[in-house]
Amino acid sequence: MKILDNLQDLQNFQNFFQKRLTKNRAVLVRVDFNMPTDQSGRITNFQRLEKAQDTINFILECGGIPVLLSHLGKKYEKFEMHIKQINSYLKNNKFHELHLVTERSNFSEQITALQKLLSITEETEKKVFLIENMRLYEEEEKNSDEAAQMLISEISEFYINEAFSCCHRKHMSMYSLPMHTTYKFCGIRLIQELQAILPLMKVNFEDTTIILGGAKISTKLPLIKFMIGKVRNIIVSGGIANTLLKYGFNYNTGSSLTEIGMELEINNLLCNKNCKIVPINLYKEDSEITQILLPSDFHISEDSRKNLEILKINIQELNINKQQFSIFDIGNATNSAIENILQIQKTVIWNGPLGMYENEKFKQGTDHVMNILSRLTKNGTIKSFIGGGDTIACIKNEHNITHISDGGGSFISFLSGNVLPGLASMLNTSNSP
Ligand SMILES: Nc1ncnc2c1ncn2[C@@H]1O[C@H](COP(=O)(O)OP(=O)(O)OP(=O)(O)O)[C@@H](O)[C@H]1O
Ligand SMILES: O=C(O)[C@H](O)COP(=O)(O)O
Repeated sequence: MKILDNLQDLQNFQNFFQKRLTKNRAVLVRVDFNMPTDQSGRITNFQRLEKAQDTINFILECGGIPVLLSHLGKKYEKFEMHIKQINSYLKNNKFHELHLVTERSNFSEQITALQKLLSITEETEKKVFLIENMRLYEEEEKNSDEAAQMLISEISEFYINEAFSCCHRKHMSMYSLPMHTTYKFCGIRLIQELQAILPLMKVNFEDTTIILGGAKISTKLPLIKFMIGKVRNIIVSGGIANTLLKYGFNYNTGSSLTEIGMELEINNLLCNKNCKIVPINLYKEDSEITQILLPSDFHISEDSRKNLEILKINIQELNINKQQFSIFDIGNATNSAIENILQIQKTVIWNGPLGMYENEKFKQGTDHVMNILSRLTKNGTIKSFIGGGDTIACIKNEHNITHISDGGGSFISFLSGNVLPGLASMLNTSNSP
Protein backbone atom coordinates (compact mmCIF):
# COMPACT_ATOMS: atom_id res chain seq x y z
CA MET A 1 0.00 0.00 0.00
CA LYS A 2 1.29 3.40 -1.01
CA ILE A 3 0.85 4.98 2.40
CA LEU A 4 3.08 2.33 3.99
CA ASP A 5 5.96 3.31 1.70
CA ASN A 6 5.46 6.96 2.60
CA LEU A 7 4.98 6.48 6.31
CA GLN A 8 8.55 7.44 6.98
CA ASP A 9 8.13 10.92 5.44
CA LEU A 10 4.68 11.47 6.88
CA GLN A 11 5.81 10.70 10.40
CA ASN A 12 8.85 12.87 10.20
CA PHE A 13 7.13 15.94 11.49
CA GLN A 14 9.07 15.81 14.74
CA ASN A 15 12.34 16.17 12.84
CA PHE A 16 10.90 18.76 10.53
CA PHE A 17 9.37 20.88 13.30
CA GLN A 18 12.48 20.75 15.46
CA LYS A 19 14.38 22.33 12.57
CA ARG A 20 11.77 24.46 10.83
CA LEU A 21 9.13 25.57 13.31
CA THR A 22 9.83 29.14 14.31
CA LYS A 23 8.55 30.44 17.65
CA ASN A 24 4.85 31.29 17.73
CA ARG A 25 4.21 29.74 14.35
CA ALA A 26 0.72 28.24 14.10
CA VAL A 27 0.22 24.59 13.16
CA LEU A 28 -3.20 23.36 11.98
CA VAL A 29 -4.05 20.03 13.63
CA ARG A 30 -7.17 18.04 12.63
CA VAL A 31 -8.21 16.17 15.76
CA ASP A 32 -11.38 14.22 16.54
CA PHE A 33 -13.02 15.62 19.66
CA ASN A 34 -16.38 14.18 18.67
CA MET A 35 -16.97 12.64 22.08
CA PRO A 36 -20.04 10.77 23.31
CA THR A 37 -22.54 12.79 25.31
CA ASP A 38 -25.44 11.73 27.53
CA GLN A 39 -29.03 12.87 27.14
CA SER A 40 -28.34 16.11 28.98
CA GLY A 41 -25.44 16.84 26.61
CA ARG A 42 -22.61 16.13 29.05
CA ILE A 43 -19.52 14.44 27.60
CA THR A 44 -19.31 10.89 28.98
CA ASN A 45 -15.92 9.76 27.67
CA PHE A 46 -12.86 11.98 27.14
CA GLN A 47 -10.47 9.47 25.56
CA ARG A 48 -10.34 11.42 22.33
CA LEU A 49 -8.99 14.50 24.13
CA GLU A 50 -6.17 12.43 25.55
CA LYS A 51 -5.26 10.80 22.27
CA ALA A 52 -4.28 14.12 20.71
CA GLN A 53 -2.08 15.27 23.59
CA ASP A 54 1.28 13.86 22.45
CA THR A 55 1.10 15.73 19.16
CA ILE A 56 -0.17 18.94 20.80
CA ASN A 57 2.57 18.84 23.42
CA PHE A 58 5.24 18.25 20.81
CA ILE A 59 4.17 21.36 18.87
CA LEU A 60 4.21 23.41 22.09
CA GLU A 61 7.67 22.09 22.98
CA CYS A 62 8.92 23.28 19.58
CA GLY A 63 7.53 26.75 20.34
CA GLY A 64 4.60 26.42 17.93
CA ILE A 65 0.92 27.22 18.48
CA PRO A 66 -1.47 24.32 17.88
CA VAL A 67 -4.69 25.41 16.16
CA LEU A 68 -7.13 22.52 16.47
CA LEU A 69 -9.90 21.71 14.02
CA SER A 70 -12.61 19.19 14.91
CA HIS A 71 -16.28 18.43 14.55
CA LEU A 72 -18.58 17.60 17.43
CA GLY A 73 -21.82 15.66 17.49
CA LYS A 74 -24.71 16.91 15.49
CA LYS A 75 -24.14 19.91 13.30
CA TYR A 76 -25.77 22.45 15.60
CA GLU A 77 -23.73 21.52 18.67
CA LYS A 78 -21.08 24.02 19.62
CA PHE A 79 -17.83 23.44 21.43
CA GLU A 80 -18.88 26.56 23.32
CA MET A 81 -21.51 24.42 25.10
CA HIS A 82 -18.86 21.94 26.27
CA ILE A 83 -15.69 24.00 26.64
CA LYS A 84 -15.91 24.35 30.44
CA GLN A 85 -16.25 20.59 30.83
CA ILE A 86 -13.44 19.97 28.32
CA ASN A 87 -11.11 22.40 30.04
CA SER A 88 -11.79 21.12 33.52
CA TYR A 89 -10.99 17.60 32.29
CA LEU A 90 -7.77 18.84 30.65
CA LYS A 91 -6.78 20.79 33.76
CA ASN A 92 -7.46 17.87 36.11
CA ASN A 93 -5.27 15.67 33.92
CA LYS A 94 -2.49 18.27 33.70
CA PHE A 95 -2.98 18.94 29.98
CA HIS A 96 -3.05 22.37 28.37
CA GLU A 97 -6.46 24.00 28.36
CA LEU A 98 -8.06 25.05 25.08
CA HIS A 99 -8.86 28.57 23.94
CA LEU A 100 -11.99 28.43 21.88
CA VAL A 101 -12.20 30.93 19.07
CA THR A 102 -15.65 32.27 19.85
CA GLU A 103 -18.04 31.43 17.10
CA ARG A 104 -18.69 33.94 14.34
CA SER A 105 -21.54 33.70 11.86
CA ASN A 106 -19.37 32.49 9.01
CA PHE A 107 -16.10 30.71 8.46
CA SER A 108 -14.12 33.65 7.15
CA GLU A 109 -15.05 35.73 10.24
CA GLN A 110 -13.87 32.86 12.40
CA ILE A 111 -10.54 32.90 10.57
CA THR A 112 -10.22 36.68 10.94
CA ALA A 113 -10.89 36.39 14.69
CA LEU A 114 -8.29 33.65 15.00
CA GLN A 115 -5.79 35.63 12.95
CA LYS A 116 -6.16 38.60 15.31
CA LEU A 117 -5.61 36.39 18.34
CA LEU A 118 -2.53 34.84 16.80
CA SER A 119 -1.03 38.25 16.01
CA ILE A 120 -0.85 39.22 19.70
CA THR A 121 2.29 37.46 20.89
CA GLU A 122 1.54 37.65 24.61
CA GLU A 123 -1.86 36.05 23.91
CA THR A 124 -0.37 33.01 22.23
CA GLU A 125 2.47 31.84 24.49
CA LYS A 126 1.94 28.12 25.23
CA LYS A 127 -1.70 28.35 24.18
CA VAL A 128 -3.76 25.83 22.26
CA PHE A 129 -6.55 27.23 20.10
CA LEU A 130 -9.68 25.39 19.00
CA ILE A 131 -11.86 26.54 16.10
CA GLU A 132 -15.64 26.16 16.66
CA ASN A 133 -17.29 22.91 15.48
CA MET A 134 -16.13 22.65 11.86
CA ARG A 135 -19.44 21.15 10.77
CA LEU A 136 -21.22 24.37 11.73
CA TYR A 137 -19.72 25.79 8.55
CA GLU A 138 -20.88 24.56 5.17
CA GLU A 139 -17.31 24.84 3.86
CA GLU A 140 -16.38 21.73 5.86
CA GLU A 141 -18.73 19.15 4.37
CA LYS A 142 -18.59 20.81 0.94
CA ASN A 143 -14.84 20.23 1.02
CA SER A 144 -14.30 23.87 0.05
CA ASP A 145 -11.00 24.61 -1.70
CA GLU A 146 -11.38 28.33 -0.98
CA ALA A 147 -11.76 27.78 2.76
CA ALA A 148 -8.74 25.45 2.75
CA GLN A 149 -6.64 27.99 0.89
CA MET A 150 -7.79 30.71 3.28
CA LEU A 151 -6.70 28.65 6.29
CA ILE A 152 -3.32 27.99 4.71
CA SER A 153 -2.63 31.57 3.66
CA GLU A 154 -4.08 33.31 6.74
CA ILE A 155 -3.20 30.86 9.51
CA SER A 156 -0.56 28.28 8.59
CA GLU A 157 0.81 26.06 5.86
CA PHE A 158 1.72 23.42 8.43
CA TYR A 159 -0.92 20.69 8.78
CA ILE A 160 -1.11 17.57 10.91
CA ASN A 161 -3.77 14.87 10.57
CA GLU A 162 -4.40 13.41 14.01
CA ALA A 163 -7.89 12.06 13.30
CA PHE A 164 -7.93 8.51 11.90
CA SER A 165 -11.60 8.24 12.89
CA CYS A 166 -12.49 10.96 10.36
CA CYS A 167 -10.35 9.72 7.46
CA HIS A 168 -13.39 8.25 5.68
CA ARG A 169 -14.86 11.74 5.29
CA LYS A 170 -13.98 13.82 2.24
CA HIS A 171 -14.33 17.04 4.20
CA MET A 172 -12.34 20.24 3.91
CA SER A 173 -10.27 19.72 7.07
CA MET A 174 -9.50 16.11 6.07
CA TYR A 175 -9.11 16.42 2.32
CA SER A 176 -8.90 19.83 0.69
CA LEU A 177 -6.71 21.33 3.41
CA PRO A 178 -3.87 18.78 3.18
CA MET A 179 -4.27 18.64 -0.60
CA HIS A 180 -3.37 22.34 -0.78
CA THR A 181 -0.26 22.26 1.35
CA THR A 182 3.10 20.58 1.00
CA TYR A 183 3.83 20.64 4.72
CA LYS A 184 1.50 17.88 5.90
CA PHE A 185 2.19 15.15 8.40
CA CYS A 186 0.49 12.32 10.21
CA GLY A 187 0.17 12.86 13.96
CA ILE A 188 1.82 10.58 16.51
CA ARG A 189 -1.42 8.69 17.20
CA LEU A 190 -2.34 8.36 13.52
CA ILE A 191 1.04 6.83 12.79
CA GLN A 192 0.52 4.28 15.57
CA GLU A 193 -2.90 3.43 14.15
CA LEU A 194 -1.56 2.97 10.63
CA GLN A 195 1.35 0.86 11.82
CA ALA A 196 -1.13 -1.43 13.57
CA ILE A 197 -3.79 -1.74 10.90
CA LEU A 198 -1.94 -1.54 7.58
CA PRO A 199 -0.42 -5.03 8.06
CA LEU A 200 -4.01 -6.33 8.36
CA MET A 201 -4.30 -5.92 4.61
CA LYS A 202 -1.62 -8.58 4.21
CA VAL A 203 -2.93 -11.22 6.63
CA ASN A 204 -4.21 -14.52 5.43
CA PHE A 205 -7.92 -13.93 5.76
CA GLU A 206 -8.53 -17.68 5.72
CA ASP A 207 -7.58 -17.75 9.40
CA THR A 208 -9.58 -14.66 10.22
CA THR A 209 -12.95 -14.28 11.88
CA ILE A 210 -14.89 -11.03 11.65
CA ILE A 211 -17.38 -10.29 14.45
CA LEU A 212 -20.03 -7.71 13.63
CA GLY A 213 -22.65 -6.54 16.09
CA GLY A 214 -24.29 -3.21 16.71
CA ALA A 215 -27.28 -1.48 15.34
CA LYS A 216 -27.47 -1.25 11.56
CA ILE A 217 -26.63 -3.81 8.91
CA SER A 218 -26.31 -1.07 6.27
CA THR A 219 -23.20 0.39 7.92
CA LYS A 220 -21.46 -3.02 8.05
CA LEU A 221 -22.59 -4.41 4.68
CA PRO A 222 -19.62 -3.01 2.72
CA LEU A 223 -17.31 -4.98 5.00
CA ILE A 224 -19.44 -8.14 4.80
CA LYS A 225 -19.45 -7.95 0.99
CA PHE A 226 -15.70 -7.26 0.81
CA MET A 227 -14.88 -10.17 3.11
CA ILE A 228 -17.10 -12.78 1.42
CA GLY A 229 -14.80 -15.21 -0.35
CA LYS A 230 -11.85 -14.03 1.76
CA VAL A 231 -12.67 -15.06 5.33
CA ARG A 232 -14.20 -18.33 6.48
CA ASN A 233 -16.46 -16.83 9.13
CA ILE A 234 -18.36 -13.66 9.80
CA ILE A 235 -20.16 -13.85 13.15
CA VAL A 236 -23.11 -11.45 13.30
CA SER A 237 -25.31 -10.35 16.17
CA GLY A 238 -27.39 -7.38 17.39
CA GLY A 239 -29.44 -5.48 14.84
CA ILE A 240 -27.54 -7.10 11.97
CA ALA A 241 -28.53 -10.64 12.96
CA ASN A 242 -32.10 -9.58 13.79
CA THR A 243 -32.49 -8.00 10.34
CA LEU A 244 -31.13 -11.13 8.63
CA LEU A 245 -33.39 -13.39 10.71
CA LYS A 246 -36.48 -11.34 9.92
CA TYR A 247 -36.05 -10.38 6.29
CA GLY A 248 -33.85 -13.25 5.14
CA PHE A 249 -35.49 -16.18 6.91
CA ASN A 250 -38.91 -14.90 8.03
CA TYR A 251 -38.21 -15.50 11.71
CA ASN A 252 -40.47 -13.80 14.21
CA THR A 253 -38.18 -11.20 15.79
CA GLY A 254 -40.98 -9.44 17.71
CA SER A 255 -40.04 -5.82 18.44
CA SER A 256 -36.29 -6.46 18.15
CA LEU A 257 -33.99 -3.87 16.64
CA THR A 258 -34.06 -4.41 12.85
CA GLU A 259 -33.38 -2.19 9.86
CA ILE A 260 -36.07 -1.67 7.27
CA GLY A 261 -35.41 -1.38 3.54
CA MET A 262 -32.65 -4.01 3.46
CA GLU A 263 -34.64 -6.78 1.72
CA LEU A 264 -32.85 -6.44 -1.63
CA GLU A 265 -29.38 -6.44 -0.08
CA ILE A 266 -30.28 -9.46 2.06
CA ASN A 267 -31.65 -11.29 -0.93
CA ASN A 268 -28.36 -10.62 -2.74
CA LEU A 269 -26.49 -12.17 0.17
CA LEU A 270 -28.78 -15.19 0.14
CA CYS A 271 -28.15 -15.66 -3.59
CA ASN A 272 -24.38 -15.19 -3.29
CA LYS A 273 -22.74 -18.55 -4.06
CA ASN A 274 -19.61 -17.59 -2.14
CA CYS A 275 -21.34 -17.44 1.21
CA LYS A 276 -24.04 -19.05 3.24
CA ILE A 277 -25.95 -17.69 6.21
CA VAL A 278 -26.47 -20.29 8.96
CA PRO A 279 -27.06 -20.40 12.72
CA ILE A 280 -23.74 -20.78 14.51
CA ASN A 281 -24.65 -24.29 15.82
CA LEU A 282 -24.53 -25.46 12.18
CA TYR A 283 -21.01 -24.06 11.62
CA LYS A 284 -18.77 -26.34 9.58
CA GLU A 285 -15.05 -26.11 10.18
CA ASP A 286 -14.20 -27.36 6.70
CA SER A 287 -16.61 -25.14 4.76
CA GLU A 288 -15.16 -24.00 1.42
CA ILE A 289 -17.26 -20.84 1.38
CA THR A 290 -17.66 -17.95 3.80
CA GLN A 291 -20.13 -18.70 6.58
CA ILE A 292 -22.17 -15.82 7.93
CA LEU A 293 -23.04 -17.12 11.38
CA LEU A 294 -26.23 -16.09 13.15
CA PRO A 295 -26.71 -16.57 16.90
CA SER A 296 -28.41 -19.89 17.67
CA ASP A 297 -29.92 -18.77 20.99
CA PHE A 298 -30.94 -15.52 22.59
CA HIS A 299 -31.88 -13.64 25.73
CA ILE A 300 -35.20 -11.96 25.15
CA SER A 301 -37.48 -9.76 27.21
CA GLU A 302 -40.63 -7.76 26.72
CA ASP A 303 -38.95 -4.43 27.46
CA SER A 304 -35.30 -3.68 28.24
CA ARG A 305 -36.09 -0.78 30.59
CA LYS A 306 -38.54 -2.52 32.88
CA ASN A 307 -37.44 -5.10 35.39
CA LEU A 308 -39.13 -7.90 33.50
CA GLU A 309 -38.29 -11.57 33.21
CA ILE A 310 -35.49 -12.47 30.81
CA LEU A 311 -36.20 -15.62 28.82
CA LYS A 312 -33.60 -17.85 27.19
CA ILE A 313 -34.77 -19.25 23.89
CA ASN A 314 -33.19 -20.92 20.92
CA ILE A 315 -33.63 -19.97 17.28
CA GLN A 316 -36.40 -22.53 16.58
CA GLU A 317 -38.45 -21.20 19.48
CA LEU A 318 -38.61 -17.69 17.98
CA ASN A 319 -41.50 -18.64 15.75
CA ILE A 320 -43.55 -20.39 18.40
CA ASN A 321 -43.17 -17.60 20.91
CA LYS A 322 -46.51 -15.85 21.25
CA GLN A 323 -45.44 -13.18 23.80
CA GLN A 324 -44.38 -9.59 23.07
CA PHE A 325 -40.57 -9.66 23.02
CA SER A 326 -37.29 -8.23 21.75
CA ILE A 327 -33.95 -9.97 21.33
CA PHE A 328 -31.46 -8.13 23.54
CA ASP A 329 -28.48 -10.48 23.82
CA ILE A 330 -26.97 -13.73 22.58
CA GLY A 331 -27.41 -16.91 24.63
CA ASN A 332 -25.00 -19.37 26.24
CA ALA A 333 -24.90 -21.85 23.36
CA THR A 334 -23.89 -19.03 21.00
CA ASN A 335 -21.23 -17.90 23.47
CA SER A 336 -19.71 -21.39 23.55
CA ALA A 337 -19.86 -21.77 19.77
CA ILE A 338 -18.06 -18.44 19.33
CA GLU A 339 -15.38 -19.58 21.76
CA ASN A 340 -14.82 -22.81 19.79
CA ILE A 341 -14.45 -20.90 16.53
CA LEU A 342 -12.14 -18.20 17.87
CA GLN A 343 -9.78 -20.81 19.32
CA ILE A 344 -8.78 -21.94 15.84
CA GLN A 345 -8.25 -18.50 14.30
CA LYS A 346 -5.14 -16.38 13.93
CA THR A 347 -6.81 -13.01 13.53
CA VAL A 348 -10.08 -11.68 14.93
CA ILE A 349 -11.56 -8.32 13.90
CA TRP A 350 -14.55 -6.99 15.87
CA ASN A 351 -16.89 -4.03 15.42
CA GLY A 352 -20.22 -3.56 17.21
CA PRO A 353 -21.48 -4.90 20.57
CA LEU A 354 -23.27 -8.24 20.45
CA GLY A 355 -26.28 -7.06 22.45
CA MET A 356 -27.75 -4.03 24.14
CA TYR A 357 -24.63 -3.71 26.27
CA GLU A 358 -25.59 -0.39 27.88
CA ASN A 359 -28.04 -2.39 29.98
CA GLU A 360 -26.12 -4.53 32.51
CA LYS A 361 -28.65 -7.36 32.01
CA PHE A 362 -27.86 -7.64 28.30
CA LYS A 363 -24.10 -7.30 28.18
CA GLN A 364 -23.13 -10.86 29.15
CA GLY A 365 -22.58 -11.90 25.50
CA THR A 366 -20.37 -8.90 24.72
CA ASP A 367 -18.44 -9.33 27.99
CA HIS A 368 -18.01 -13.06 27.46
CA VAL A 369 -16.62 -12.66 23.94
CA MET A 370 -14.37 -9.80 25.08
CA ASN A 371 -12.94 -12.07 27.80
CA ILE A 372 -12.33 -14.90 25.32
CA LEU A 373 -10.64 -12.53 22.91
CA SER A 374 -8.48 -11.13 25.68
CA ARG A 375 -7.45 -14.60 26.90
CA LEU A 376 -6.61 -15.86 23.39
CA THR A 377 -4.66 -12.67 22.66
CA LYS A 378 -2.75 -12.95 25.93
CA ASN A 379 -1.72 -16.55 25.32
CA GLY A 380 -0.63 -15.71 21.77
CA THR A 381 -3.27 -17.77 19.93
CA ILE A 382 -4.77 -14.82 18.07
CA LYS A 383 -4.19 -11.21 17.15
CA SER A 384 -7.26 -9.13 17.98
CA PHE A 385 -8.37 -5.83 16.45
CA ILE A 386 -11.34 -3.91 17.80
CA GLY A 387 -12.90 -0.70 16.49
CA GLY A 388 -16.12 1.26 17.01
CA GLY A 389 -17.13 3.76 19.69
CA ASP A 390 -19.54 1.47 21.55
CA THR A 391 -17.37 -1.62 21.11
CA ILE A 392 -14.26 -0.09 22.63
CA ALA A 393 -16.38 1.23 25.51
CA CYS A 394 -16.74 -2.46 26.51
CA ILE A 395 -12.98 -3.00 26.85
CA LYS A 396 -11.71 -2.96 30.42
CA ASN A 397 -8.18 -2.11 31.55
CA GLU A 398 -7.40 -5.73 32.31
CA HIS A 399 -8.25 -6.87 28.76
CA ASN A 400 -5.45 -7.75 26.35
CA ILE A 401 -6.26 -6.62 22.83
CA THR A 402 -3.64 -6.41 20.07
CA HIS A 403 -4.97 -3.11 18.73
CA ILE A 404 -7.86 -0.88 19.71
CA SER A 405 -8.63 1.28 16.71
CA ASP A 406 -9.57 4.94 17.08
CA GLY A 407 -11.96 4.54 14.18
CA GLY A 408 -15.53 3.30 13.84
CA GLY A 409 -16.79 4.13 10.35
CA SER A 410 -13.22 4.76 9.15
CA PHE A 411 -12.06 1.37 10.53
CA ILE A 412 -14.90 -0.40 8.67
CA SER A 413 -14.23 1.57 5.50
CA PHE A 414 -10.49 0.83 5.67
CA LEU A 415 -11.12 -2.90 6.22
CA SER A 416 -13.56 -2.87 3.30
CA GLY A 417 -10.67 -2.09 1.00
CA ASN A 418 -11.55 1.56 0.42
CA VAL A 419 -9.00 4.29 -0.11
CA LEU A 420 -9.75 6.67 2.74
CA PRO A 421 -9.93 10.28 1.49
CA GLY A 422 -8.20 11.55 4.63
CA LEU A 423 -5.22 9.31 3.89
CA ALA A 424 -5.22 9.83 0.12
CA SER A 425 -4.93 13.58 0.69
CA MET A 426 -1.80 13.01 2.78
CA LEU A 427 -0.09 11.40 -0.20
CA ASN A 428 -1.24 13.76 -2.95
CA THR A 429 -1.31 17.48 -3.53
CA SER A 430 -3.76 19.47 -5.62
CA ASN A 431 -1.04 19.83 -8.27
CA SER A 432 -0.66 16.06 -8.66
CA PRO A 433 -1.72 14.69 -12.05
N1 LIG B 1 -30.00 -6.82 20.29
C1 LIG B 1 -29.90 -5.49 20.38
N2 LIG B 1 -30.99 -4.73 20.64
C2 LIG B 1 -30.90 -3.40 20.73
N3 LIG B 1 -29.76 -2.70 20.56
C3 LIG B 1 -28.65 -3.40 20.29
C4 LIG B 1 -28.65 -4.82 20.18
N4 LIG B 1 -27.39 -5.21 19.88
C5 LIG B 1 -26.63 -4.10 19.82
N5 LIG B 1 -27.37 -3.00 20.05
C6 LIG B 1 -26.96 -1.61 20.08
O1 LIG B 1 -26.06 -1.26 19.05
C7 LIG B 1 -25.41 -0.04 19.44
C8 LIG B 1 -23.99 0.00 18.94
O2 LIG B 1 -23.94 -0.19 17.56
P1 LIG B 1 -22.81 0.45 16.61
O3 LIG B 1 -22.88 -0.27 15.34
O4 LIG B 1 -22.97 1.94 16.58
O5 LIG B 1 -21.46 0.05 17.37
P2 LIG B 1 -20.08 0.84 17.45
O6 LIG B 1 -19.12 -0.02 18.19
O7 LIG B 1 -20.31 2.22 18.02
O8 LIG B 1 -19.62 0.95 15.96
P3 LIG B 1 -19.37 2.26 15.03
O9 LIG B 1 -18.54 3.23 15.87
O10 LIG B 1 -18.66 1.70 13.86
O11 LIG B 1 -20.75 2.80 14.76
C9 LIG B 1 -25.48 0.01 20.95
O12 LIG B 1 -26.21 1.14 21.33
C10 LIG B 1 -26.18 -1.29 21.34
O13 LIG B 1 -27.09 -1.15 22.41
O1 LIG C 1 -17.07 9.28 15.83
C1 LIG C 1 -16.60 9.04 14.71
O2 LIG C 1 -16.56 7.89 14.22
C2 LIG C 1 -15.95 10.17 13.97
O3 LIG C 1 -15.98 11.34 14.73
C3 LIG C 1 -16.61 10.39 12.63
O4 LIG C 1 -17.89 10.85 12.82
P1 LIG C 1 -18.92 10.83 11.59
O5 LIG C 1 -19.23 9.40 11.31
O6 LIG C 1 -20.10 11.65 12.08
O7 LIG C 1 -18.25 11.47 10.42
